[in-house]
Amino acid sequence: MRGPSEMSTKTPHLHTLKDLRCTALNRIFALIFTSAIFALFYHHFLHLLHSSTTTTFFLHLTLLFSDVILTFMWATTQSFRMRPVRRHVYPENLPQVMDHPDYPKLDVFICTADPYKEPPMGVVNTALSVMAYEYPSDKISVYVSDDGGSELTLFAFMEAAKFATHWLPFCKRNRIEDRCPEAYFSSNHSRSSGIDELKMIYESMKMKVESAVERGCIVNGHIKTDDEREAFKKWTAGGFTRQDHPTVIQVLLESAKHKDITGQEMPNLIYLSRQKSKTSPHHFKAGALNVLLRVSATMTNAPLILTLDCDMYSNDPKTPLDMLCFLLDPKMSKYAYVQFPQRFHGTNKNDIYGGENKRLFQINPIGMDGLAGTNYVGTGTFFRRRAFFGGPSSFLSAENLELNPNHVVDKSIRSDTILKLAHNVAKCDYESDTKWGSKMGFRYGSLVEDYYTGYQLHCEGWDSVFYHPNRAAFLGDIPINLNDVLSQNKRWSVGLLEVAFSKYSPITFGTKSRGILMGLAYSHYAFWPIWSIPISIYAFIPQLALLNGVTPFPKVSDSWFYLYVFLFLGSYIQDSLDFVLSGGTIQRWLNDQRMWLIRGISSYLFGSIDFFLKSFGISSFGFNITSKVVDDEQNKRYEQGIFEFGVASPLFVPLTSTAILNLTAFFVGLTRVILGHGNMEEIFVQLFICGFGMVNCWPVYEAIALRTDKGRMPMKTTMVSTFVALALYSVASLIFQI
Ligand SMILES: O=c1ccn([C@@H]2O[C@H](COP(=O)(O)OP(=O)(O)O[C@H]3O[C@H](CO)[C@@H](O)[C@H](O)[C@H]3O)[C@@H](O)[C@H]2O)c(=O)[nH]1
Ligand SMILES: [Mn+2]
Repeated sequence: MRGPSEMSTKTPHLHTLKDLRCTALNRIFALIFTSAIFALFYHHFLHLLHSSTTTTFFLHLTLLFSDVILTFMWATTQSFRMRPVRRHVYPENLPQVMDHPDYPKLDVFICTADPYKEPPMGVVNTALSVMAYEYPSDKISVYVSDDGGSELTLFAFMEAAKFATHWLPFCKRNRIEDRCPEAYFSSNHSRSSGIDELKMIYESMKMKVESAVERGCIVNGHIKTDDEREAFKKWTAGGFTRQDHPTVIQVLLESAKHKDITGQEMPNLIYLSRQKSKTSPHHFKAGALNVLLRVSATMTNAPLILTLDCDMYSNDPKTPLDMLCFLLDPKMSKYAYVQFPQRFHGTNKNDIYGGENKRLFQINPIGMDGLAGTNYVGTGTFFRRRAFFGGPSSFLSAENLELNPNHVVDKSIRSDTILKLAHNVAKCDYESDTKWGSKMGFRYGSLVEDYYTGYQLHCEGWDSVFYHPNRAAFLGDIPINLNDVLSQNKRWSVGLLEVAFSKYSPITFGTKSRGILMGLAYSHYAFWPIWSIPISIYAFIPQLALLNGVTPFPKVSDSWFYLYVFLFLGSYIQDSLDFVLSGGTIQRWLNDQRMWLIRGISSYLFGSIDFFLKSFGISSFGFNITSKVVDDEQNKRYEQGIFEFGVASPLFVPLTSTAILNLTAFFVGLTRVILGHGNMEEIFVQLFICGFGMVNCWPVYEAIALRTDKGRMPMKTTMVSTFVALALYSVASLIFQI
């Protein structure tokens, strides 16, 4: 490092921050929209005052309630629009600050939890892509946490360690950009020297690993060294199950000892499966990450940490340099992490399930970045280790001083002392009576441990950076069937409500700790699932009212009608503009808004119900891992943009019921107008809502009536949903007759 005086007199530009031009417009629009919302409430109150019957009174009260929630959610989104910013980095200036060999050490954490839902070859690819970073190899340590406790994953990594000695020098020599081998070999790579041979080594490793996974065990012939035999003994010794087993730590590569085929140093590579016992809570991924924090502290204790999910590989070998531009800047010492957006490969052309989650991963973060920083999204995040030990100016020491961020490790990572300590801190009861999970490390108590941890760090006074480079820094898998997408969102909903209704609720605690705008931004996510209330109300009530000849909305000739038009178009146009301006297409946006509605009456609704049942002690929930296995037939349909139902999931029931109800109400309403029993002017808004519902439900009609493939709507779901729709209709008819 250059001397401090030299740095302060001539600090080169490492990064800059620019306000987006839309800020002023956003603020003006927020004002106009706010007045419109006030007018809407005035209109609602007039109706309540003048309702002629109890039924219409309650009907208007229901609509008012749903508009209150929409307003609350709208208000929270304003936090993202008040100061969106864009950052730039200048890694070319890094050499003026620090020489390449002096870069700080980097510990990479990769989590996996199930060899059948998360195929080991995928995990291996993630690891290889970061091991090959354009960064001094001896500074990188990759720790793989296997919550599946699977010898198959360990076996895959033993093979990967050997393959890496070929892969790393190849990438560096040829300046390859795709350093995830699977992505590289399946792309139109150039014909560099030695590539055919390398591909053969890769394919043979892949075959060995995949056949082991298929067989479900490791054959003796594949175990070559005593070291390897010793490692697998833990499984063969008996009594080893996924939920109950001792810690396994296997150092697969040690930088100081292992060289690649050209004689260069390799990064460290460590396999870790923490101790599990049915009697101790393991806190899912957050628990795994805390064990990683401690085990890595005993071995390398790097000041910088990258957390990655096994389904997200590095797509740019220079990403660590971008990160250094922020974290090496002495003015950024209050910044806990640099978050890169989650971006995905393999989305179909129009992204039918909105898998890109553009708003969540790309649009909202630039808004929070202009405040105190974006939320942590679990993967693609570079942390300062120090951030896990108290606020920026209130250091919290670990119970064992050897785990503190300033502790220097000076022994080989394979030495007995280190390994003994590492095993000790990976024990399942290590955390009892410590601050891990509450004040230290990744935080427990929510299924969205990422969101909750980032939030707590912000509350402690840390800031964060969002950096979105043109070439995606990381690329991940997305679920490609509707049930998986909805289940994932249901898990998120439960996790978010756990935070929303805790004593750390962002609306109270967050607002107090980090100000109103950050509080609102975090509240926006915490209260995400309550979107299910207005979405469900608008999916059922206007339709049921229409069928019963009740018209709660203004006539087309009424001037209040224009208020509704303005509110609807205003929010939709603004949302689509945000989407398109951040590089999306209109087609994708249409699908994105459809998925928002679908999630509203499935994931958010069921997630909320689950959460409340659990709060009353009626049920419990766990971390349902998203499957990363691709079924060929499903994949084909996905590529063609066809929705995948196929399983009789309860998540599809409200969706199918509303599809049926919208269709019926639309045609009944229209027929009445044609036959002269109804007035178009009066029912226009309701007809429009039904038509809008139908357009969004189009894939449901196809799946019920027009398809014969395996992904169509199961008969059982259609029948249950028809029954639900009929039941709702009967109840509504009774009520409307009062
Ligand atoms: O007990 C567990 C459960 C999960 N995981 C790992 O957690 C990661 C995320 O799981 P996944 O099934 O892929 O969930 P997603 O919904 O795709 O993940 C999003 O949501 C999670 C919170 O619900 C965050 O942890 C993730 O970073 C974020 O990408 C994976 O690497 C898993 O291996 C564990 O290590 N232990
Ligand atoms: Mn995932």
